[in-house]
Amino acid sequence: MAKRRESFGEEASEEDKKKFTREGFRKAISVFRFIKPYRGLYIIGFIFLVLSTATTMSFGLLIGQITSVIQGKSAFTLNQIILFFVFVLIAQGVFSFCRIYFFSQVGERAMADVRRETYAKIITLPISFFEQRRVGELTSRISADVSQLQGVFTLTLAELFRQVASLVIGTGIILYVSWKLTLFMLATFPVMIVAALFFGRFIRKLSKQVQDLLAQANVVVEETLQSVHVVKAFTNENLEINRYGSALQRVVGMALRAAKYRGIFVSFVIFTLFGGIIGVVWYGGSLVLANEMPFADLLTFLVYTTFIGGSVAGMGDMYSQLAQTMGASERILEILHEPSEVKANEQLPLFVPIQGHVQLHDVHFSYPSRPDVEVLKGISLDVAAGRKIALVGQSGAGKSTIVQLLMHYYPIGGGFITVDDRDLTSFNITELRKNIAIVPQEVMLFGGTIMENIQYGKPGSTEAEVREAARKANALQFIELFPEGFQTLVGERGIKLSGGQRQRIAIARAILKDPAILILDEATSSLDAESERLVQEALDELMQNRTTMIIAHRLATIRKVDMIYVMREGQIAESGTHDELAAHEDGIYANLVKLQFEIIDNE
Ligand SMILES: Nc1ncnc2c1ncn2[C@@H]1O[C@H](COP(=O)(O)OP(=O)(O)OP(=O)(O)O)[C@@H](O)[C@H]1O
Repeated sequence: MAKRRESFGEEASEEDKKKFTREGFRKAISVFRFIKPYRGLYIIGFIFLVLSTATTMSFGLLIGQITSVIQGKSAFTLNQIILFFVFVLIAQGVFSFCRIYFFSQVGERAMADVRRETYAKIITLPISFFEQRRVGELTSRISADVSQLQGVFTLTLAELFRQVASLVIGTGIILYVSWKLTLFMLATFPVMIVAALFFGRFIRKLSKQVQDLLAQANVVVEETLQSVHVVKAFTNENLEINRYGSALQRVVGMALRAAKYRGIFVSFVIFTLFGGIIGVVWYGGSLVLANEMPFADLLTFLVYTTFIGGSVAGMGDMYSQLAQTMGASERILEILHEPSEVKANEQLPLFVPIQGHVQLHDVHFSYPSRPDVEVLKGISLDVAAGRKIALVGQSGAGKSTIVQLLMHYYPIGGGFITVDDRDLTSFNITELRKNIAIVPQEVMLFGGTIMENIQYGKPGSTEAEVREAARKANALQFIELFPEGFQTLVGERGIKLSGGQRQRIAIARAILKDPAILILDEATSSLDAESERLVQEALDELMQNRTTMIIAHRLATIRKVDMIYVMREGQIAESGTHDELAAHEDGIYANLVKLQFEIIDNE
């Protein structure tokens, strides 16, 4: 099976490669749509770019003029020319400042938009997407890859225009000054262009590999920091340091390889460039000596040749930078093109309260990541509105899977699920999930205050509502014991709550949400008797008048439910009330009950 999965992954990456070569550049360019909202600012920046390029370009002409003045061949005085030069320099400074300022505005804002949109996309993708990716890899998309784009949005793009302008205007001027010398100079160009195309493609491939390796290295940091307790409990700090170290080593190795080729490329360009200039000086010098060209023109020509040479070299470097960015933008676009399950910023559907009549009809299911293993093999359940049922059975039997399907985290393989006689697929996902609350096994609290954590159940609820929910959840007593009460910080930088306390926060969240359907995923670890009593009381309060599905691990808590379904290997093996099932000699449930009481007796 593992083999099959491997080949699955390989197929996917082959497919990706094909897509990249076919659509490559067009796709990367489509990232520029993020600049569209700021085109006004961009145009202003562009005007300053044109102005600053024009002023820079005039330097060559001015130097020619100064030489003419020195040689006594001009109508202007030296002071006049120098004063004008200073004025042009000041103007150039102002234009450059404005160019950078306006382009940065566009770049920074567009970048924030890309980050926002990528995050909004990721968070609205279906659960199955997250099973195929690692968290570190996704955060790396939002941080490292987007940062790569920044260069292109701001300076690189502007630079590219500037270089092209220098190239075109410079060539125009030198052609005007001396076409013979220009043709001589242009002889070196084709070599550089062919080399640029060849190297660019190669460097792009390497840069993409560097980014991938960096994402892999980030995964190590993410995962270990998230489970730092486990790392420390196993005293595996050194192991993780080495794991991260070797991941970084691979990044450095690949980055240096890419740098080597970039270095070769740049030095090759510089070599041909200066080689060309020496050639021009030689040929131009002989033209001046033969009186075919004034000396001032040769100087002007040389200044523009350096401009042109500089812009060609700059363009080569930029080409490889753009190529680097293509790798990053391809990966971001790949995520942006994934179909979401919920639309971000969508007008939320009107909250349609449901009754909570849940039915499963012969439901079959395999997880998308393991399509060859059928986890549910024909499950049928009928839970009338307001009824309470429990799912029991050994670990891995498929209890949680049923809940995941009811939440519509995954599409169902066969059969169908209805809620209030409506097919689950006909519900808007937000509408459906608004009617369901889960009190999970492991309660996850966000870094924030207790107030915010409870409000998560119903964003925008008032303080009084939160307080009331906390009271019903038996959480008020312990919250009020904290000096800062509801404003106490929990999570990473706040206090740690005990298991029972966290469960009561989760119950308060669910009370605030006030759902028609409630799912209780019972914690496997047992609480002390007092906490247990408080949690149970809170749950009893919460369960009133709601359809409730309990994933039960401790049978003592489900005696009062209307129906117990005993699951085995993806099927329902027995169903009935506690008394019915317990009376069934040799039944699975009866055995489970016996087993649990034996354990309790032994304790
Ligand atoms: N996201 C997933 N991707 C692939 N397989 C999964 C996934 N989640 C669960 N499974 C598999 O599906 C089967 C049923 O799992 P499920 O979590 O529904 O069992 P359970 O009865 O809730 O177990 P437990 O009591 O231990 O929570 C298991 O074999 C498990 O390995």
